[in-house]
Amino acid sequence: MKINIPKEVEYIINKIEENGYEAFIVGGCVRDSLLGKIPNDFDITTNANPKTVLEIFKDEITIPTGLKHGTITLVINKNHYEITTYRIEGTYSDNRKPDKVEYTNDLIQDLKRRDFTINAMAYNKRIGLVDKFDGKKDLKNKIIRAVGNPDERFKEDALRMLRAIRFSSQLNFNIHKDTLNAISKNAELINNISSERIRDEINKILVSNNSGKIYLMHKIGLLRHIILELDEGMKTKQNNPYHIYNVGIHTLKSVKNIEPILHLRLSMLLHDIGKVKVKTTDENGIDHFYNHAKISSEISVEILKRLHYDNNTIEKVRLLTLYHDSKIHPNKKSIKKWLNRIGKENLDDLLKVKLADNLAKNSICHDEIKKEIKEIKEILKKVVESNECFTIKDLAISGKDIMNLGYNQGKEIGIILNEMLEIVIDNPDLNNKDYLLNIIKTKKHFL
Ligand SMILES: Nc1ccn([C@@H]2O[C@H](COP(=O)(O)OP(=O)(O)OP(=O)(O)O)[C@@H](O)[C@H]2O)c(=O)n1
Repeated sequence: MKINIPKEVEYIINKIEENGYEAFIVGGCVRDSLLGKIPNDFDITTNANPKTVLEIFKDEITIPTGLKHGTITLVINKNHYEITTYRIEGTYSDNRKPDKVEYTNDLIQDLKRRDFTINAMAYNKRIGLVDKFDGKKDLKNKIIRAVGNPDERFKEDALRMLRAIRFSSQLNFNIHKDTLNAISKNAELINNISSERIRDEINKILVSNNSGKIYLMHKIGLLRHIILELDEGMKTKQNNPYHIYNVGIHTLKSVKNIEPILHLRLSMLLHDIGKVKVKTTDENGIDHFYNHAKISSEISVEILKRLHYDNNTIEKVRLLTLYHDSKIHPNKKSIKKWLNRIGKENLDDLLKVKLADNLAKNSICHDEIKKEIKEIKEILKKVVESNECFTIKDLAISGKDIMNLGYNQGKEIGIILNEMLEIVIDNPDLNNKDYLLNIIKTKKHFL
């Protein structure tokens, strides 16, 4: 078994070995190489302690990134390599980080404290693959299995429970029964983990090819500790002509229906999250979800803030969830109004959201929605190419022109500009300065 190691990594390993120590590539890069993928980065593990590593590479750029945890970052040609001393980690009283780190001279001890067998392999050219925990076999059988006792691994770092789901969705692997049971048992420990770390794992699951694994999170009781609102939605039935799935299945199908861009996938994940709050059932047993888009949008913002998403993502998701169920008519006037309201980029996204949503409903409406969206896109293209006016800044008059007519600066100017925009959207030929100023002059009620 031979793994291709980049020249710079080979240089690092050789140099450590020349100084009388061991060094291996370890973790994700070994896993990815064995899967035939190009690793994101190469981590190196060694029995040389951090001070020795600094000494060995005294002529290179080094950053004592995690000196306390035994990690030195070495910079070669602007590439960063983490070199970590073999560790045995002490007790974990907070389910996040070890209380203290002890170094060891034994590679196997270091591999033993890692999360999953597929992440607990090391390799160098001289020794070959070190695979004490059958990681290669699990890779072949597509299994995520904790190293040793899963309970202990999750108590050490509760994020590993979410990592198990993440690897299972990225690699399309199954999680071993004992590992899955241990996640069920320890699910609430995820509350000890920071929102940022949770968010980063959720993102990776969402943009993977198997985002449906979020249903597994619901089944094993992990989701309720992360997004309770979504967990409740997963159980919400919807008996009406448009839906053949409950909210959870519909939601996850809609996520799959949209391209793997984070804000789009988040929007699908959260677009119906308000349904559980607004559901009413009529005398015929038909479920209605009045105004659910507005509530979904509000709840989405709360969730995303809680998980410390950036403002840009939050705003996009707010808009897309808010309008996911609104009507866009396939005519110029409606499309221009939408362009004015949310802009071209968001409108493009909204059309994707509407398609993904509808294709996750009863198939009776699929052809109709595809046809309508196609029509809207064609009209949208024409409107944009024709340079027709659809925002206030495209108007032939400005706020200043209106002030010159004697109006005071303030809210009123905005109201007048919007009224003029309505007129011009209905009839583009009227976007003429004299004509619009004339209308304003004759509309005395503005004053
Ligand atoms: N909670 C964690 C995080 C990491 N690791 C170990 O540290 C290695 C590196 O972790 P990380 O860089 O987070 O993940 P990768 O496995 O490299 O995967 P990816 O780069 O795809 O995130 C892992 O392979 C694993 O051996 C661990 O045991 N427990």
